[in-house]
Parts: sequence; structure tokens; C-alpha cells
Amino acid sequence: MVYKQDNNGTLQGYGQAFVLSEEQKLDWSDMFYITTRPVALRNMKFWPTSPSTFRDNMDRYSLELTKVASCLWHYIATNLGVAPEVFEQLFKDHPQGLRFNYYPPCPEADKVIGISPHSDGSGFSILLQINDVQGLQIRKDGQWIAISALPNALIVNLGDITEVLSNGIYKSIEHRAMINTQHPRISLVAFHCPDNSLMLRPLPEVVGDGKLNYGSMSYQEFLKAIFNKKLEGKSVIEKLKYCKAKN
Ligand SMILES: O=C(O)CCC(=O)C(=O)O
Ligand SMILES: [Fe+2]
Repeated sequence: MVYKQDNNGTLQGYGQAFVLSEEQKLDWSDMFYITTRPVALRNMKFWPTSPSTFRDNMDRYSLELTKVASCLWHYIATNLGVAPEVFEQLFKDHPQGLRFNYYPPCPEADKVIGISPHSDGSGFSILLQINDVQGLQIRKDGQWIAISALPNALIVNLGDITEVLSNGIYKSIEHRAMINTQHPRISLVAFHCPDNSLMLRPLPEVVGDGKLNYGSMSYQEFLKAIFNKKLEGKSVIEKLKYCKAKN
């Protein structure tokens, strides 16, 4: 297949992520992932030329999302009592990846899962449910709650990076996707990520004289920890929680 993933660790192209063994039960979904920003990091080899509108539309969608992201960072910073420039610097150039999820129907939908429970390793993710088929669930107080997407509305899932930077004031949301017995479902998720050089730790401006709730880890190490294991709830960020962290 022309656009299939290379085994070069970038996850771009068609395929499955988080597959670590032959025995592993796979999620009931296909994914297609491209890095969209910074523009210099795009690998056009993975950008389909058919339909002919694809590249242009994704370029425009990606740009519009950065405007939404800027507003959201501004509100989050203000809420945390941090100067917006701090977040602008951490998320400069708006690193962004787009993942298209395709969930085929399954007659035995209760025996499979579309995406295993996880939290996103992003600052936040902006999700568009493309067709009108419900599937996303979030975990709140230990219960799974189905999220119904409003027509044409974007859903924002807070990611692990924001949880750590905010010292736990914001919590990343654990979520999963379920399968429909008859209808396929398609979602498009934009991961808004920090600059690659980030040292992930609670912002001093947020912690002040208070208690530090998370240890520190380079963002690169954090990504390795995520991609070197199966999706499993919030297990990666749990290890960073200060009471369990080694540093
Ligand atoms: O399809 C969905 O609703 C969820 C997708 C998701 O969680 C992801 O791509 O990280
Ligand atoms: Fe997700």
C-alpha cells in the first residue's frame, strides 16, 4: 500500500500504533497519521494526492486548528495565572499531528474495542467526529460515559502534557472508542503537542511555594515511554506522579 507506515518510528502513514507483540489483541480500527506542523516536518510522501482536494484541505484545516489552539492556550494560561507568552513559547510553531481513525462495524461489537483506554500524550487533542455514529467514551469517577458529538462541533480532550504543566490542576481525560454493530465510524483527531525540546515538569509559576505533584522527564523520553507499550489507561503519566517518581 502506497501510504503505509515506514518502520522509522514516526508512525506516519496507514497502519496500527501501539502494537508490541504477535499475541496482542488488536484494536478494531485502522488509522492514518500525518505530521502537519511545523510545516517543515511534513513528509509529503504520506499525504495522499487522491482525492485531489486532500492536501489543500488538510493544510487549511490544520491552520484553522492552530487558531483554535492559540485561543485555548490563552484561556488555560489565564486560568492558571500564567502569562500566555509562557504557553506560546512551550507550544511555539504549534507542533500538530492529524490522526484519521476508521472503525469498521463488527457484528460482535461487545467483543472488540475501537481504541483501548488511554489518555493522549498531547497538550490537548481536538477531535472531530466525521460521521454521525457515537463511539467515544470518557472515564469519569471510575464510570465510562458515552459522549455524543454535537453536529459540526469539536471535542477537546485534555492531554497528559497539560496535566503535568498545570501540576494536576487540569487532568488529562482517559477515553476509549467503542464499535458499532452496523455502521462504520470515522473520527479525525488533531494532537497539539509541545516543542520537542520541552522538559516536562510542573510550571514553577503554577507550583509557587506549593507541593510539587509530578517529577520531571524530557518530552522525548515521555514519548518513548508512550510508544513502547500498549495503550493502557493513564499508566505513563501515573509513573510521573511525584509520590511514585524516582527523581
Ligand atoms: O475516535 C475517537 O472518538 C477517539 C480517538 C482517540 O482517542 C485518538 O485517536 O486518540
Ligand atoms: Fe485519544
